[in-house]
Amino acid sequence: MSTHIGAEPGAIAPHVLMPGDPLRAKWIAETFLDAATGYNEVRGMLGFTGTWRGHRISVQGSGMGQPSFAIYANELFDQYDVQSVVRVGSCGALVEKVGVRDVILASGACTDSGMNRVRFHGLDYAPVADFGLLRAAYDAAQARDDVTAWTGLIFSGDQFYTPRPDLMEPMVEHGVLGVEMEASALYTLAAKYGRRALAICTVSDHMVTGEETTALERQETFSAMVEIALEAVTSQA
Ligand SMILES: O=P(O)(O)O[C@H]1O[C@H](CO)[C@@H](O)[C@H]1O
Ligand SMILES: O=c1cc[nH]c(=O)[nH]1
Repeated sequence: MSTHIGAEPGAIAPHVLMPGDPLRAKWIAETFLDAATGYNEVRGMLGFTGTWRGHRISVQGSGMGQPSFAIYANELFDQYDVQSVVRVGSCGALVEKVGVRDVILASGACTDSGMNRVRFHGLDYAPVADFGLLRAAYDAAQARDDVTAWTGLIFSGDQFYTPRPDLMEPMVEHGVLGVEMEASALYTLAAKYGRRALAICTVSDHMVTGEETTALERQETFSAMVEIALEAVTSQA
């Protein structure tokens, strides 16, 4: 057991999908995994292990924001020897061409978080996805005709209710497609531990058009993203 995850050694698979929402973790386990069993209920941050097409896979909720995400990612990498993590999140679209329910494969993550400023003594580190996972996810997305997938930068913001939405303008001018709250920490920690990571996000809200999905949709209807994540993570096994 680690401080925040009540799993016995070996109970967590080498490949882990991480949604922010623990109820999305439960939905993924019940919908996609065979013989899924729960290994964590500490703080309600549910975690499950089962199999997908014969591969052992875990799903672990992360909570919202980089500080929460980093607690779980640190413990998964350091104490459960997890080899790859694919975040399966929701995000806001920052540009008109990206639509609600489209999927973004995050090649890299910009951030306003102070976490990496502390880690890198004020220098700017560039948190990027694992190329093998990104390529596998891209191939899996291209093979589908039920989802539009974009590959590019996202912004991991500390504040969902930011007082400075105008600060997204230069980000958009420099190619950022969407905003979420965790990928920068994921990519940084995976690099630190020498593991693989990718963030895939389904667009739940549109910053330009104002369109949005319901909480139930965010919890239960992002199947394409989950299947792309499962294909990507198992291709690296
Ligand atoms: O749907 P999840 O994975 O939680 O991701 C997004 O949704 C939350 C905000 O509503 C943040 O965690 C953000 O990154
Ligand atoms: O607008 C959004 C939607 C999901 N997640 C975010 O961080 N922002």
